[in-house]
Amino acid sequence: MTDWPPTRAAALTRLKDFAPQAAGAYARRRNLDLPGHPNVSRLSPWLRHRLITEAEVIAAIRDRHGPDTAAKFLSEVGWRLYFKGWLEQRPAVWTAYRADREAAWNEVQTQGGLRQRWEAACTGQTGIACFDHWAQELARTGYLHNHARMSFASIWIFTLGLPWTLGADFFLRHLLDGDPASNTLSWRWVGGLHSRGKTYLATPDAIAACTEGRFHPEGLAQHAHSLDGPPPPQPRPLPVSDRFDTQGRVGLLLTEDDLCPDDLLDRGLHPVATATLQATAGRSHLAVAEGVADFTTHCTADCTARLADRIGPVTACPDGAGIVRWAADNRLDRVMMHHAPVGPARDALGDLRDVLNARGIALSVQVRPIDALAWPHATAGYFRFRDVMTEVIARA
Ligand SMILES: Cc1cc2nc3c(=O)[nH]c(=O)nc-3n(C[C@H](O)[C@H](O)[C@H](O)COP(=O)(O)OP(=O)(O)OC[C@H]3O[C@@H](n4cnc5c(N)ncnc54)[C@H](O)[C@@H]3O)c2cc1C
Repeated sequence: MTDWPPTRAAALTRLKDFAPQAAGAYARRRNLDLPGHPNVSRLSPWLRHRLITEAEVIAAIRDRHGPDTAAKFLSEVGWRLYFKGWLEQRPAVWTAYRADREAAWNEVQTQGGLRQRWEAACTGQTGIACFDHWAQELARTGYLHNHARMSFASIWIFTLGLPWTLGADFFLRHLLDGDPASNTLSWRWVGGLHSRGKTYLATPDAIAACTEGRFHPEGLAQHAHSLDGPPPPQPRPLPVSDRFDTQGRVGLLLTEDDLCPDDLLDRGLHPVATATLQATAGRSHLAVAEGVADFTTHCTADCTARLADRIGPVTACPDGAGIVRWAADNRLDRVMMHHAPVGPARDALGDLRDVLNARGIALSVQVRPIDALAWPHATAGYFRFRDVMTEVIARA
């Protein structure tokens, strides 16, 4: 997985190298899924962990090309913010995904035929050449081009007739950028559960066009009937930042969702100690690919090494209970952290605020300005969200 060195320096270099093509070339060629993926940024593994932030990427591309010339690329980064904000307001969709995945997994274990089809899909032995290629590419590299992801999900659901939650799980276990929001909601989108009734049907011609003729599969489903599911729950209120208080003994908590605490340090946070929380194992009920877990571990280590002289001694904590022990051991008055969005890290934290408060320790959660601005607009489809992107781009 050498294409993604797990460092912020590597992410910044990729951004710099990609920047010249982020305007016209990206708009024209971004849908081409070619070996080495030269037409897209491949920034997502680092963005996933905020080793580099959306605001930094948006600002760099806006400043180089202007917001209109690079509109297509900037709107793709907007999709990430949109999905995050949408799920943040509907955590029940993540909870339901996990429950449905559990139920589907039970069926795989008890139905021999289903198990065989699931195994063939995960190992790339279905006989559908493009699909098998993508399954193997994903396992080998930890990355797939967006169009390959769309086609793969469509074939998984509509041609192979496999449960969508197990496909989403396969991605989450293998993608270096495996993200609870972008992944779950994209799979739901392909299956017709996100934009209700609108599915994505992968066609042989579209696959041939995007792979420049490398693949032209036969025998794909010709209809994509929307999957059944309850309507999404009503949005719930979004988190807001706690008071930024650096009085007393303050500890910094880093989760794998945000490994750029520089803004907190620059605002005057001088932590006496730092805790890290890696929740990769919580992405699935099955083992997450070694390369994925390693990538997250090394991204976290890169952050703490880079900021070693500013963040005090570092302790790796396995879960919320470990963080409470760490806070008590360090006699902290307060723990400060960036908001952990819906997903495994948040799941692992549990009711951290209440447990800390019961011990007289405050929790100060900071929501990034870009999230505070963008997320409230992720109420319906991306179409409505687009309006706020002008402001997001201007302010990044
Ligand atoms: C079924 C399916 C599952 C997906 N799972 C994930 C996932 O787990 N994690 C993830 O980050 N993305 C996911 N995506 C979205 C998208 O495929 C990837 O973000 C993109 O391919 C990453 O490659 P890149 O960095 O070269 O993208 P670029 O085209 O260079 O785009 C730049 C950045 O914009 C964001 N972005 C681009 N397209 C999308 C999109 N459609 N949705 C959300 N954000 C986008 C990403 O952060 C990306 O790094 C999924 C898409 C599908 C169809």
